[in-house]
Amino acid sequence: MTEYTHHIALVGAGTIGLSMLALHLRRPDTKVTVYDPRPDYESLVRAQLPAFLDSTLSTSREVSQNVINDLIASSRLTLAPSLQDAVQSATIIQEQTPEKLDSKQALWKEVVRFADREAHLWSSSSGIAASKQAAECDDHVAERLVVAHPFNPPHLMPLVEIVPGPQTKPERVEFVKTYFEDVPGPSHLPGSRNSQDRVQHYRPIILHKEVPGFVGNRLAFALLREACYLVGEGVVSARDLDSIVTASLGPRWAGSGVFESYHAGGGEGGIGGFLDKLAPTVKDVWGQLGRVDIQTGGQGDDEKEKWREVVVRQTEEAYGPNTSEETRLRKEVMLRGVIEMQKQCWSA
Ligand SMILES: NC(=O)C1=CN([C@@H]2O[C@H](COP(=O)(O)OP(=O)(O)OC[C@H]3O[C@@H](n4cnc5c(N)ncnc54)[C@H](O)[C@@H]3O)[C@@H](O)[C@H]2O)C=CC1
Ligand SMILES: O=C(O)[C@@H](O)C(=O)[C@H](O)[C@@H](O)CO
Repeated sequence: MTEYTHHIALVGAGTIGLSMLALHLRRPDTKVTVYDPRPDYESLVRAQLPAFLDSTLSTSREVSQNVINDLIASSRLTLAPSLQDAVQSATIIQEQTPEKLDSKQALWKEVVRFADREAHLWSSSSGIAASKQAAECDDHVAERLVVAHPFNPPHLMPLVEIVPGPQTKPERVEFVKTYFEDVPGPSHLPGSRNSQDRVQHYRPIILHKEVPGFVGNRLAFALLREACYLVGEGVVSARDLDSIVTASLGPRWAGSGVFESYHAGGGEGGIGGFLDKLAPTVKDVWGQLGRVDIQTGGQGDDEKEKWREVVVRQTEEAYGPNTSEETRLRKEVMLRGVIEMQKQCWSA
């Protein structure tokens, strides 16, 4: 029987859980047990996991099922019938359950009834602090619990926001950072210089404070709020706003982030020069940024079509009722290419 360095229990096999499963299976020193209360989760894993696994694995249905069967036969992958079975011998427990505080609190209380007292506890939450999730557990749980927030899809996206709570032990934080740094990237990426991807793929970043939404989502949601305002006000259509992003900020931010971009934009004066030169315009814009209410979908004047109705209608007109699997796969190929290009620049 192969001995593995890590045994991860993945709790929740939905959008993030399945992608995380493919991520962890890239580490040859790691075995994974999955649990989800959905009665059909095994068929979900068998149907969807092959598409997330590295492209070295053929995705023909028969081969895909053989790959899954081999993973199960070799005990690298186990589909557990209960939470207890999933966590009881795990060294790391990672949850990807619904983004609800009460359900995550209840989950951790249940997990620690069966799990090893020294197991690492990771949450994939988009914005619920580890300290809040552990609030109904004892200090020994709070010391082990840390948020490792991925961006979708985690089997591709390099960022992992590591957000410790005030009680999380530093060694637990260092462990999760090193773990993700050592996860290989997907092989055979379009445009990659070689089929074995040796450049570090994942970029875990440790935050120093717990804030709702952490950093990535706060930035994304600030942009989303202004985008909803502009479309709701009729300034621009949803499709054209998306084109403005993909024709400017998207390519720019793939190579240089917010501050590096404006540092370059400031010329000889750098970011300071930029802030000085652009202060009047930035002040004017900042003073007029839109405020839309996510709960009511309105923005003041109830006579007008509410911003939410405009955004949903125009987005569906542009892209259909939801994202098809064909579109998801096409976008994934583009995303892989962008990430591979980034890595070639990093490693240059
Ligand atoms: N969808 C996204 O783009 C991202 C989501 N996240 C976070 O990941 C977490 C999961 O999100 P998704 O995968 O999108 O949700 P999802 O709804 O696709 O999957 C959640 C899964 O959890 C299962 N579940 C429900 N209660 C459970 C329990 N008590 N024990 C075990 N499994 C249970 C459900 O059956 C479902 O399969 C959330 O905290 C979310 O904020 C993080 C980054 C991106
Ligand atoms: O954008 C992402 O992939 C992540 O930052 C998220 O957390 C999700 O968008 C989340 O906000 C929605 O589930």
